[in-house]
Amino acid sequence: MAILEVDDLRKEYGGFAAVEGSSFEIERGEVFGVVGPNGAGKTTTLKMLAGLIEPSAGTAVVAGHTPGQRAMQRRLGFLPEESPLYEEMTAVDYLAFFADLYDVPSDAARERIHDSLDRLDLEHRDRRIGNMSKGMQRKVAIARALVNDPDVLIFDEPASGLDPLTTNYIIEFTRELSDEGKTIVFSAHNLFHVESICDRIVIMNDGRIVARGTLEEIRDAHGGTEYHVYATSDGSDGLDATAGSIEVSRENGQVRHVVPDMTAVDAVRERVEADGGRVTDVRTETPSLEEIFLEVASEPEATDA
Ligand SMILES: Nc1ncnc2c1ncn2[C@@H]1O[C@H](COP(=O)(O)OP(=O)(O)OP(=O)(O)O)[C@@H](O)[C@H]1O
Repeated sequence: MAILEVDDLRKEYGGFAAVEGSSFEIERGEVFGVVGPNGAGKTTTLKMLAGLIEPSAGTAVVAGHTPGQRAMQRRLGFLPEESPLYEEMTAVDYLAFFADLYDVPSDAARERIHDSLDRLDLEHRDRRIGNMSKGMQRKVAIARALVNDPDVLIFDEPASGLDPLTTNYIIEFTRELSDEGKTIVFSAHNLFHVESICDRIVIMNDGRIVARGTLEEIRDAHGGTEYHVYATSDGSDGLDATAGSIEVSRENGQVRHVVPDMTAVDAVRERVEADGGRVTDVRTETPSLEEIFLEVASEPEATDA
């Protein structure tokens, strides 16, 4: 059953649609990625889900509640892209303060805070937040999103601008949270992270969803797997050698046929052999999310996959 339902969501700023016609559902326990170029509408979408800004039209239901309702806030943890922290406080005091706002009993809060900080490997947790590194501050912000032990986590760019080690910790931690059954909505520019942890994604461009699904579904909708058949000949001796081939080119003295499926691989083989040549290698090539992203995000009138 969907824990998060979004129907025809729209946000306008003075006649400009930052988000429009956005509809999707997220199942309990999923890691759901929202990706897109700068200004695509990711943060606006996430903020509407978190109840921080009101939609201009459409509806969102998170864990059975409308965003912004107190009952929903208890079940939601939001990590904003930029998280202002109280610089004079220590991490532990700061997190205890937020736990108190959520009416978490102090013993449970202490245990939860130390557990999160242990798992995030935060050292110097009694240091003033203002004296912490950027990576340490991001970990504190993540721990803040967890103080109320939420079912749904909305992470806006959780690891942006951090060093690879800290990034790795945060991505791994996000994966662990998902393994524990939490539902995670996640936006990121680093598509490798998206590929490595998201079950399903939407790609946004100019406020609209332009592709959606599992990575496999998105790949299939955008060319899918290609087969590269390397041969000693182009098989063109009296035959239509390129039938079924997406592309034929020469590479290091060989002919490379790019074809869409195994049937076409066999057809190329037959033609090459009929021509007195032979197939020397067949490789599969899968487009990366990055390649699909670049294709989808550069289409002026991109259509929903
Ligand atoms: N408060 C606002 N007032 C006016 N326009 C806004 C406001 N907030 C966002 N926008 C505009 O809405 C569009 C979507 O912004 P949003 O921050 O959601 O994009 P994003 O996909 O999160 O981008 P980024 O990857 O750069 O964070 C942008 O054109 C932005 O300038």
